[in-house]
Amino acid sequence: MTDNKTKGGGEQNLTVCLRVRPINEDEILAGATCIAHKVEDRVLVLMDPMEDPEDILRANRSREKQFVFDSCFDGASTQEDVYNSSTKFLIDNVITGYNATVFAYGATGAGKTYTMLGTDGDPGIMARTLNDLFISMEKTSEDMKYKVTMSYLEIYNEMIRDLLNPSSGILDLREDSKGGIQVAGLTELKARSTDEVMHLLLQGNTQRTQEPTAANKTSSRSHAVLQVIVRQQNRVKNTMQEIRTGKLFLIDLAGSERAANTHNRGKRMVEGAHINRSLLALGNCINALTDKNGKGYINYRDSKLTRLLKDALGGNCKTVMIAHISPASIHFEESRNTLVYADRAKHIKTKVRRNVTDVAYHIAQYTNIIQELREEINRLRHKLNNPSPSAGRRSHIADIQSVQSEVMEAKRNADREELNKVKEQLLISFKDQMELRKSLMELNNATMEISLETNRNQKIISEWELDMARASKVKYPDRPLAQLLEENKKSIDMAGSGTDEIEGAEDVRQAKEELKVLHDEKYRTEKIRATVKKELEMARSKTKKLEEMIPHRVSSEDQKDVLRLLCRVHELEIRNTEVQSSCIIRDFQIKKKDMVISRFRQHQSLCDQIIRKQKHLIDDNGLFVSKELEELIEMYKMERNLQREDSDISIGSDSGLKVNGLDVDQLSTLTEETEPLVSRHKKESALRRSNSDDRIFSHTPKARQIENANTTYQKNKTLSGAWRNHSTLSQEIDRVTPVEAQVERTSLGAPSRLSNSDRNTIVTNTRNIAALAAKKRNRAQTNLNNLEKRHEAVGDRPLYRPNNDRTVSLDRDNKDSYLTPSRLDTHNRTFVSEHHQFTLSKAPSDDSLSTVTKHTVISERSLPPLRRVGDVNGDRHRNLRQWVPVNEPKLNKKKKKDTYTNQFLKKNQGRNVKGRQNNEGQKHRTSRPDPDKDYDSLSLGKKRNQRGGHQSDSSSVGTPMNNGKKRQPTIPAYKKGDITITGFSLPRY
Ligand SMILES: Nc1ncnc2c1ncn2[C@@H]1O[C@H](COP(=O)(O)OP(=O)(O)OP(=O)(O)O)[C@@H](O)[C@H]1O
Repeated sequence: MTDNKTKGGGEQNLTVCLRVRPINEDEILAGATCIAHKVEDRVLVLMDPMEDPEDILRANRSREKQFVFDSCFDGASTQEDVYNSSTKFLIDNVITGYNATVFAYGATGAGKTYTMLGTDGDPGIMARTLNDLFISMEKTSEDMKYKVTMSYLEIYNEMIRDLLNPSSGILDLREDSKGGIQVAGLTELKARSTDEVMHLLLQGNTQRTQEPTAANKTSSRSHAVLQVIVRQQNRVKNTMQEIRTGKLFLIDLAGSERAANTHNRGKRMVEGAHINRSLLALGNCINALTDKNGKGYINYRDSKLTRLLKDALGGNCKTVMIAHISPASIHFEESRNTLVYADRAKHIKTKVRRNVTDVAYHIAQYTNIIQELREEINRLRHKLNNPSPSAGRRSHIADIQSVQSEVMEAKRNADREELNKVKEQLLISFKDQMELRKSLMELNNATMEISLETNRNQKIISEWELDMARASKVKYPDRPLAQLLEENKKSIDMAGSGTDEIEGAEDVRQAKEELKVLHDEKYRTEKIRATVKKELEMARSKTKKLEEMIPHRVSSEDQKDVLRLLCRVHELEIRNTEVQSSCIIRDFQIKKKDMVISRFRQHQSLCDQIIRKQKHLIDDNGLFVSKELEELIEMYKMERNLQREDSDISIGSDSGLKVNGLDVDQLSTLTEETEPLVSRHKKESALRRSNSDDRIFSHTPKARQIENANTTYQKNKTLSGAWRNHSTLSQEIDRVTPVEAQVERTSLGAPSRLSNSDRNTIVTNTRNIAALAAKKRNRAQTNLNNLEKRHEAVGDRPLYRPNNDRTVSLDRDNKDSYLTPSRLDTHNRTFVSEHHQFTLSKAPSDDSLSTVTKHTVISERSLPPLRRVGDVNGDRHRNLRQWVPVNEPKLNKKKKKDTYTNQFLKKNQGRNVKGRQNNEGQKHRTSRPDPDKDYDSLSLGKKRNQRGGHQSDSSSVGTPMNNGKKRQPTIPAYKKGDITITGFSLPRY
């Protein structure tokens, strides 16, 4: 090294210096650490940031390395330090006729330009060199005459531009007869002073292509070459006068760059490709020059940069390479590459000699030039006379192909980048949309739940009001029911909380409170829903825009296809979600219809009673009945029978939902109060009896006559409007079978929501429900017997009582023999074996709708949706589908009162569908009560927390009171972004 600096000519090694710039703020923010450490003046240690000192396995493969260079500068080194150690020594050499080159090498942002150009306050090598050059010339100006010219060019995208005269366009490189490289047409300006040179330098720099990139805000997009030619001549003239010509090249190379780091696109990316290509050529030259096997061929022609540097690398030139690296760990790979090349470059040898010309040389030069020109003329003449189009075309095509392949490569890279970006954006947008859709679905579901809950509460209120009005009717028989209803309402409103003593008023008050909360909740849900909808719209339009952008931003067809597929997948996902959503809506509609149907049944049961009572009046008093009315009554009876037959057929069909071998419909019948069971072989006779003995009305001779005439009466015979309508409705109801429901779901692509565990739960809960229902039957039976006895004692007419005789003997008359689980099992088994065997008891079947009801209400569709229930079997979040039969017999404590109203209500047990009727079912939703222990509270519906709900399962969580404590109805609770719904969960498809 020292040799290089002092030695004049001869074989010399490349002087290689290293500069490590200080770590910058951006790198620190990116979490980088300092991995390049200057150990001594000439030694640098580069540590591997990925290295784990504990990792023994990698110990031998450590990438930590020491590098030794001619000089090493770190962040603490000044511009002056660098200049003094790397370049200053060249000035005297240049003045005395040696060629010298200083070039800055390294990755983008490593500090090359800083070193070469510097800043206004802290100039770099170029300014300092020129300054010192003039100072040195000044010192010897008495003896020597100097002529300094300078040129400044840049190689941008493999094109040479004159920075001192940009209008000259793109310049060409030429090789002279001695192999020297010349830039044809390059402006060489004379400089007389440092100021003049500095002025020209600044002028040239303003023309240089410099653009910000992600890696460097002032990234040089070209290689800049400042050429200073110093001609020295003795002032003393003689015939063999020597002219020493020293050429100094100061080169600021563009930095190698990784597309991933610079995020370059389009033009910047093409620039980057050219830069990398020329640096690769430089690296290859360095490799070849240092190859110990020495094949001898150095390919400088690969790029303009290497052609320009030909002399500097392998010829007559004193060369200094200043390698630059960043100390940041995030640039480890780039720094390592730079150091490896710089390390190799140390071994490059140049043969340095002084450029001295004398007059004789000049004459010889002229002769050579003339000879060269002649040769050139001859060659051109030959070419003109023997044109070789194919050869020309070949080279042309080769050029085009190389350019095309280059462009294609750059395009491919750009395309890939674009594709990844668009893909990423699309995926984010899809994800957003899906999440919003899910939220919307959940909100829709919540709205439905609220709506059902509202309906349930309204029903509780209206039924209670009706009960009160009926009770008042006993007191004030003269007043119309509507008037009593109004009066009651007013008095209750006025009495306010004082009405709590009135039986059931507490329930109603709770229902009213729930209604208020539900109303607020509905409002809140609607508001959130609107916001989510808006956000979804925005996400949708964003995705659409992205999809529209694909053809503009991505050019390759294959890549477009990938994105199209991505969009398609997303579309399908959306469709899937929509199907799920429509399933939920359908469930909701079914539930709503169930409610309508239950109201209709209630209405019908009232009509049945009115008709029956009127008929009793007619029969008891021997009143005259018109023929027309007789016929109507007969038609009514037949219609009822037909309904019963229809129901029997439905029961016999194989369409029911099977749960552990049991039909859900069968199970539901266990909860029916008045439906008798008979053996199968007795079915027909039972039906026949139902037409004769177990009828609502006893037959008049006229009626019998009509009946006989109509023995072959067909089901589909046209009936009067009202009956027909009802019949149609019943058939409609019958049509809603679980299997159909399943099929419909499956056809929509959504599998059944009942898992095996859910089914098991249903069966278990059903048994419990059945047990309670059986107990209630016992209780009701006992109450009825007591009532009858009391009525008989006061001389009243015996109450109507359903005949509960069954062929399967259940000891229901014994008050204390409540159904135990083991008994229930027996009961169920018997029931299963004989579930088709119904008999219509002698007593009028006031439950005559039940056969229809059973099938519809306990159908799969009317099962409440899966919902999150409390800590069931220790699994808090297990979704259980639990259901409660709708037609649980109504057993209310208030009906124990021995009044006409109570009799009336008792007769209607099992017909009215009231929220309160499902106390037992509610209880069973969250726990399994001990039937014996909980009997009273359950059957009497006393406890508020047992206030049953409609088949809407929301009631299971909406119980407002618990153990006397007031509790808000549980309403789906959610928050934006992370919507969590309590009280229910979405079915999983
Ligand atoms: N030794 C140093 N001390 C202080 N700042 C430095 C030093 N070296 C470089 N910098 C700063 O680092 C940034 C990048 O430096 P510079 O532009 O010289 O890099 P470069 O390698 O020439 O990049 P490229 O040629 O790819 O554009 C600049 O803001 C510069 O001021």
